[in-house]
Amino acid sequence: MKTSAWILNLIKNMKGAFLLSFLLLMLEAGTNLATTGLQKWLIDDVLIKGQYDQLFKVVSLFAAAFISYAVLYTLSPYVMQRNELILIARIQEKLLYTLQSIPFSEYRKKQTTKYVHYFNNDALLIADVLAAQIPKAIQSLVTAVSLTLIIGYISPVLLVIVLWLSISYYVASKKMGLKTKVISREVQDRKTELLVHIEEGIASTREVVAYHRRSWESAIYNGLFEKYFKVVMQEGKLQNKISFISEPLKWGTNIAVIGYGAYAAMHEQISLGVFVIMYQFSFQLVTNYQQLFDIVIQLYNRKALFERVREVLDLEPEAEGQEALPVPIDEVCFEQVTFTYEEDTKPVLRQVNLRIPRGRKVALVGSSGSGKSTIAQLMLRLQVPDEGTIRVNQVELDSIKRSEWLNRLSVVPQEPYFFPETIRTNLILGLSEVSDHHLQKVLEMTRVDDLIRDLPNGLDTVIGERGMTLSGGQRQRLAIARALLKDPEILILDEATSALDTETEYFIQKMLDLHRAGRTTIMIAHRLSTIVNADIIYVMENGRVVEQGTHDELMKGNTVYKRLFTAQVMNNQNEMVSIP
Ligand SMILES: Nc1ncnc2c1ncn2[C@@H]1O[C@H](COP(=O)(O)OP(=O)(O)OP(=O)(O)O)[C@@H](O)[C@H]1O
Repeated sequence: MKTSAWILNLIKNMKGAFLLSFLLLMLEAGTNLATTGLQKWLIDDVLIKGQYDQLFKVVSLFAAAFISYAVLYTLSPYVMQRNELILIARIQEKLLYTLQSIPFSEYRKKQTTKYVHYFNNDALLIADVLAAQIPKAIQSLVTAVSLTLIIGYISPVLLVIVLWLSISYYVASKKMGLKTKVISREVQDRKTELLVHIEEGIASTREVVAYHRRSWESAIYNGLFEKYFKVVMQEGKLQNKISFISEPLKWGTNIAVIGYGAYAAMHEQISLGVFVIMYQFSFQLVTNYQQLFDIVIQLYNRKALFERVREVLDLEPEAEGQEALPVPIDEVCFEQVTFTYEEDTKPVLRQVNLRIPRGRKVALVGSSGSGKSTIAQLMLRLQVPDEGTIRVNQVELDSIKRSEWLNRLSVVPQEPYFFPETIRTNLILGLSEVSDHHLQKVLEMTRVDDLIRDLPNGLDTVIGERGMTLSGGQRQRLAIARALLKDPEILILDEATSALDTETEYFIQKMLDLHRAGRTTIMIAHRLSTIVNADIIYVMENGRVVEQGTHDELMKGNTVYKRLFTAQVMNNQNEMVSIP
């Protein structure tokens, strides 16, 4: 989509509000010109020709023009600001929507802070261009054209001076604008880089202090600041150059107008009143050109921001799928699924076949990095297979309506995210209907009831950013409770109980087993004691499923599973022995 079409789409339903702001600006400019024009009448007719009876009329018109100007001068910024705020909301909403619908792999290409900067910097500046700068540029342009015509009517010589000025400004703004655009993008990119580093520096404070890496961190910061400093200074130099061109143009024109006007007045070619308004009109014209020039340079500057934001907004959203999800989900199958995170790297999953029947407990086990969590990501549709298919009741997962699928699935990830809100908000997470009975049952199953009993405000206790005021085990209990509240048909637990003490883990596992009738449970686990009762255990190595079966079946013969299980049992026994 072209930028102009994109802008028109953005200001959809706002054309009336935009027209109103243009109209107010035009009227504002008109009343301003009128206050100058009236001076000729006052000087030539009332003062010089002595038509004193007209004084009251002139003064009344002056008053009307000044009052109108004052009203319009306060009204137009109000309308423009309103438009600007609506546009900010629209751009930010579009950004948020796009970021939440593009493939996860795209999202991961940039750090989160970069996107945050697009929200609180770029969106604001783009809205300012559209709602304020462009209307003001049009106001300046229309005023400049009107003044050129008035001045041309007063004196052809002045018209030549004025045209010379317009052409010079046009050439200068085009030449300088292109240079500004390049350097401005560089400044914005370096600024974002610096902000990203600052945010990450703050987030990593614990590691930086613990590993005594403050000077290392400072060196990186200084390096980035130096780069930013250099481009800002280059931008400053360019701005000086621009002023070096535009200022002499402005004052040169003023001097030419005064010189010529005074000469013409002295030789009675023009009246005193005409000389006074001619000088003021010329001054206003130069000021308007200057404003227009500044805005054009500014627009070139901000063009870089449009490009940056549109690079995100133009990203292809992930296919949503249209097919309704059958009830109930009888089976999920992975058929020859191969998946690679990044191009030109080796596959993380290779020709994986899985069968996950309804109501069964299915376990994925294997060494670290063998691809277990990636399977959860594919189930969540955060990633799509490069080859092979995932089918739900024989229907391709991709063609199923995403919202329907995600409503029937819950995942407890290894590192669950918590909002800095109350425990209740974090548990319910926007679910529309959660009965007190269901909530209470889930709290008991996950032992969150024990946790909130000790908190001063119970469920309404606010937890810190990312749940930092809770222990790892407490966070895991909350995450399991959150997943169960949705009452999903498929529950995926990715190392979801790894931080719990043995007794709590045993209790929660027992509860999950007791209440899993009709629910498919997929468990990714290192602690094999938690999955011995699984209906199917898939053993993974290097992205492949190398074994499958029940615990008893897999314990027969020389299997990878048996090796893993025996090693864990031995390890546990050694630990028990070494405890005095
Ligand atoms: N976002 C990502 N981008 C690139 N590579 C990734 C990404 N996430 C995981 N990987 C790689 O994919 C491989 C499989 O990772 P995955 O998290 O699926 O393993 P896992 O079996 O769940 O490991 P663990 O038991 O340690 O959690 C690893 O080699 C990992 O480095």
